[in-house]
Amino acid sequence: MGSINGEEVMEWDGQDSSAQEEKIFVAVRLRPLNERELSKNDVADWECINNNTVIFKNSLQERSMFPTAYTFDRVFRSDSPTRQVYEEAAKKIALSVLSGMNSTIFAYGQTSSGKTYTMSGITEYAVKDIYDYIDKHVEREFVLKFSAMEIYNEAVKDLLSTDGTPLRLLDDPEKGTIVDKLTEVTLRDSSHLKELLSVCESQRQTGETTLNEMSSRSHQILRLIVESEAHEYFGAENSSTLTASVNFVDLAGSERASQTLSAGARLKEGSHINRSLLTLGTVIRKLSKGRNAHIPYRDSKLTRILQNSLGGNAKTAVICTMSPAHSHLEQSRNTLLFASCAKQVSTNAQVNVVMSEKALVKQLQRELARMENELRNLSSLSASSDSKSALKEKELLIEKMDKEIKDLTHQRDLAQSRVEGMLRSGGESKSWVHMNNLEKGSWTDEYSASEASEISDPFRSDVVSNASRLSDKFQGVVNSSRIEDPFLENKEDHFLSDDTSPSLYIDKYFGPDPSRGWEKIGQENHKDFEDDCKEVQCIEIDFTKRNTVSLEQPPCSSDEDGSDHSVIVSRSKSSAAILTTIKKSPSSKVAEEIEDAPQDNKANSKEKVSDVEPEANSEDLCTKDSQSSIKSEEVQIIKIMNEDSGAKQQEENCVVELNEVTKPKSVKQSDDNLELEDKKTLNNQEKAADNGIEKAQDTKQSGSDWQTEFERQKREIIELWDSCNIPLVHRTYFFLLFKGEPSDAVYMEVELRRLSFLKNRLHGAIVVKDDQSFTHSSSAKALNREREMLSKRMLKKFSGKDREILYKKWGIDLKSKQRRLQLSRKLWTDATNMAHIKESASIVAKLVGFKEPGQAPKEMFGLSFSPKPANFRSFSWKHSLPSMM
Ligand SMILES: Nc1ncnc2c1ncn2[C@@H]1O[C@H](COP(=O)(O)OP(=O)(O)OP(=O)(O)O)[C@@H](O)[C@H]1O
Repeated sequence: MGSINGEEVMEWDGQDSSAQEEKIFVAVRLRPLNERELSKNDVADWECINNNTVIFKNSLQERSMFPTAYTFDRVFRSDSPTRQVYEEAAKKIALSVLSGMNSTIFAYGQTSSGKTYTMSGITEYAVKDIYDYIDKHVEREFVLKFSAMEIYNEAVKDLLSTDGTPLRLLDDPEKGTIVDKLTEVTLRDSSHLKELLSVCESQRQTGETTLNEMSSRSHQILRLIVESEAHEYFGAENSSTLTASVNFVDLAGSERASQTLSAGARLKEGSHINRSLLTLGTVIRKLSKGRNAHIPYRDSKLTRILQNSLGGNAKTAVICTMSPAHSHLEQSRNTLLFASCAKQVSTNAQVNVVMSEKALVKQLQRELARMENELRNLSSLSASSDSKSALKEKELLIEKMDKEIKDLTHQRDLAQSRVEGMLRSGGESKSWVHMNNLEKGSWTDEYSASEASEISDPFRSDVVSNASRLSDKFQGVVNSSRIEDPFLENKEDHFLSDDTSPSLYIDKYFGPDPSRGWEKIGQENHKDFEDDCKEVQCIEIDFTKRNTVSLEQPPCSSDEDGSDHSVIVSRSKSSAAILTTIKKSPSSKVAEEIEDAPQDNKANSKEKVSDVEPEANSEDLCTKDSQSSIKSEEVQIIKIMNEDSGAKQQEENCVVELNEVTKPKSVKQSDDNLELEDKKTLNNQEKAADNGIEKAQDTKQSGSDWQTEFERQKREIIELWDSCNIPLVHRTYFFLLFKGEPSDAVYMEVELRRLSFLKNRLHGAIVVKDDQSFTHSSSAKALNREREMLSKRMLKKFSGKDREILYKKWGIDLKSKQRRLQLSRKLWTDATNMAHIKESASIVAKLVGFKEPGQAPKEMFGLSFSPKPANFRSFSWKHSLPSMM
């Protein structure tokens, strides 16, 4: 640091605190021969031949083994002023204190060589420069402190204190050796320091010797401590507080007692001086040899105090003063030897960043802020990492869900393909038969028997076939309900709970919507469709051509109207297939009555059928009601169930079945076989036969009669629904189908028979074991749950205003609680009130997403019997309505 300027200081403030190893700066200063030496004609043996080399001039005369030339960092001739010595040998080292580095300036030399003379000047110049620097650098705040001590006779004395008590030396782990209780004065200014320097000068032990009138008898250490800190208002908030000290060490001069002629106190002083200087020399010599161990710092208080400046962390300059006089040749050589050793010693000065309490607080605050900021950044990064992790997790979940959706879609397609394959195979009826636990096998057997015994002509075989297929479909209804019935088991709690669209609802519980892609399905199943059309056409032909088509004489008919009769018989046989699927119930009283009936009546049933008078049948028709029809149904069922394998019994059944089947299919009949099956009339074969004739005659009745019959059956079905606790959705479906068309008779027949059978079972007339579906589907509890579920959908399906209208219409207090449930519990409760039924069906249809009443396509239920190319679909009972059986 040749010059002290702000820039350099700021560079140091940049915390370049790394140790800077450098050699002790060694300079030699020669003083002029003093008067005493001149008076004795002493000559100067030493001469500075340049700024770095001093030579012994009289080497030829001495023939000494000592070197004659010595090179140092700087050598000063005797005429060199102290200012120059300071500037060129001490200033840089001394002013290092301003940059936070410790420094020490030694003045080493024999007594009277000019040490005090030189060091006094250097201290003065340094102090001046330091203050000049402080004055020029207002951006930093400087604090200067001053202390002074002397080591006299190995005693440390405080030069700023009048108390002559020697001070103790203490070992500090960080600071090294410190002088206990040494006065440290904070300087006000340079003048203050000068005053203190004057005090020190006056306090220092001096004595007159033969060589020096004012010989210093002690080692003096003046210590100037410089602390500096940048002012905050200069924006240098990050600059550190620096503290360092510069030592101005004026050693006592080595001396020879013989030369100094000392004695007494002076001799003692000289002894201590020489001893301490010897230790100093030993330390320097060892340090010069690179030895870092066993350095005798502690052998003297001087070396102990200045340990950090001797090969330590302070910049050090040694200015060796020497008299060039020949009379001091030995001392001069010793000085040059010491200097030579000193210049080999390295130091490791570094910037001392010492924190004051205030600076420490600020530094800690800054550090805390920095750490908090890092913590926030880490938290932010962590949060970001969490978000990424969560995002990745969700992406994986989405991928998983996509895969599941694809799998489910694939499974659905496979299932649909299988269904369609089954449909294309045309064997749906057989499939359903196989799956039917109730009638499985019995139908096949009975059908085979019927087929084998009854098919005798093409038309009849067609009719039987059609009827058997119809029965198959009836079986399909049964099986469909068992597989897909949403009212079974747990499904009933879900089927209306979700907000499924009508199409999805149908898909879910009744199979794929037939309206979707039905053209393709129709093409694929054209053959099946044709079969279905044939089937329907056959039935319709029966209805429409009974007066015109002449068929073969039926084996059991003697009626004039053979064509009609034959048709009826044929149908009876087909329906027998239906009825024979039902097992007999030995417990039935009616069955017992039938069994007890005269055999001749049974045997003559066919004849009696032909002999029945229309009037008698008309009377019966006038008296029958729905109850009687149900009873007649029971009779027929029980008859069939109790049929023996004999041909006569089979014929009897044939007659009964004839009457039964002609009821729904012969929609032109005004009095159907339900009436014929009235308990009274069915107790004998004649009345049954009469009814058969009656039906044949009824087929000639007008369309209004059909409408009347249609309405009657519909009401009967509705009442049966109610009495059998049939689900409201099921009722609604069928109700919407009943349009009063002839084709309606087919499924009305099926439904009516099913309900009749169901009611019988409910009343215990028929007992079928292990029929779980029966129990589930016809329980009042299940119906109540359905009403509850329907009530829940009212919020979605009806606006608040519409609900209010409904409540008023249905007599529900608007202030009452559970109004929706109240309404749902009123639906389908008055089987005799058609307006009520229509309104109930309308509400349920809307709740479950069916089409408006009267618009529900039959195709929806796979019940299209009309060959409508635009709408047709192969008949699929599997996807038909949920049934109760
Ligand atoms: N370079 C110099 N030029 C002129 N005079 C000098 C020079 N050096 C020293 N002197 C004079 O020499 C005398 C002795 O000097 P000084 O007291 O400084 O010696 P010292 O080495 O300190 O002696 P001591 O060890 O006994 O204290 C003083 O009178 C001083 O003025």
